[in-house]
Amino acid sequence: MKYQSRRPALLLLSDGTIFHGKAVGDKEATSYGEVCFNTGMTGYQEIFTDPSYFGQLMVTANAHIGNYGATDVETESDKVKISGLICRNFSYNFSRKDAQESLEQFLDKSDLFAISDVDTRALVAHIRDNGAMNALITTDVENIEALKAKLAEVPDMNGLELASKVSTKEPYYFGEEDAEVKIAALDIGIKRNILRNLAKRGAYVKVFPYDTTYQEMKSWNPDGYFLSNGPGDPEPLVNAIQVAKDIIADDEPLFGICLGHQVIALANGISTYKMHNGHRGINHPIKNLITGKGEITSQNHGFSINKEETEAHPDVEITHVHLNDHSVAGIKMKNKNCFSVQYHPEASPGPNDATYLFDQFIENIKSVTA
Ligand SMILES: NC(=O)CC[C@H](N)C(=O)O
Repeated sequence: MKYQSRRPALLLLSDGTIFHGKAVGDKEATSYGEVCFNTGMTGYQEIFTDPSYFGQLMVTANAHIGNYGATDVETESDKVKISGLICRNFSYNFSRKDAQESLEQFLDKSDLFAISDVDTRALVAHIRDNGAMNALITTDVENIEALKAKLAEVPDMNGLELASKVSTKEPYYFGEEDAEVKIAALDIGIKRNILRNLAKRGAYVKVFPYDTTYQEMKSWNPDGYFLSNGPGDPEPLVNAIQVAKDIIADDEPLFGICLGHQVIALANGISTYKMHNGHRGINHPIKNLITGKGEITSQNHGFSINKEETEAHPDVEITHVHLNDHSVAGIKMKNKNCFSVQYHPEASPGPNDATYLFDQFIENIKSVTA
């Protein structure tokens, strides 16, 4: 365990608001990104390594971060993907039998800059009321005007293509080769627990880089296709949208999660928009309109699909709605083997109410292959 730094740090929001805190450890650093908050009480390691958060500064609403340490099994990708962490109390000590290291040691491996001792209750309320915006965190606390100039250069999340930054460079396989079904997954920021969930249900998955064409994926002869979650704005994902169009045109079984769901909507001509504030937490209520049942779900998104356009679409049906703001949470295509959800059925972290969607995908595939 290192000592707790007293080095002052600050968070500067693009609307000019400043929150003061302290640097975690003894780093001197500056990090930028869109600021967002996650309300989950647990699962910080999974959140920090989720590729969907690439380029974002994460505010943890939970007042204590780090107290159960870190393990190498609770990761959703190869390294930390957030661009910085803002928290209230950073725990340098940890208490859990299975933990292998402190959160500070884990974050250091990805050279992640974190600040603590921030009034995160006031900060979360500020972001909630004023909406998503860019921000920076820094130990360089003297020259605010220079910081504002630096912050003005940070690109807006709206229109930003980020999938290429987190996608695998080479195809890879997941699961047992002699599995019952073969699924081709387009990696636009995939979380490991999605692969675990597919493999657990008897699937052998080949994960393809973000710029792979449908023809290249098809040449592997898969039984079904998957479009992953991921960071950034879905609209610039020209190749992924084309892949979705081609899969749909061939009526191959298709399932999309989060960014993949948005790509499927765009492939159907339904537009997406940047939300005032995203949904990020592990207790978001959803209603399944087919069964009438409620689900408590894990969510992490800042964009959403246009509800009016979805309702008016002749080939698309809304299957799930978010009960807090009635935004679209799931769709299916009426005469195609294609469905998607805006939330995270794989959880990690979060509740498992929605894992039936993976069963549904495997059943959809088997209904064709049987
Ligand atoms: N988890 C995700 O796939 C997020 C999708 C997209 N980047 C958004 O913020 O809406």
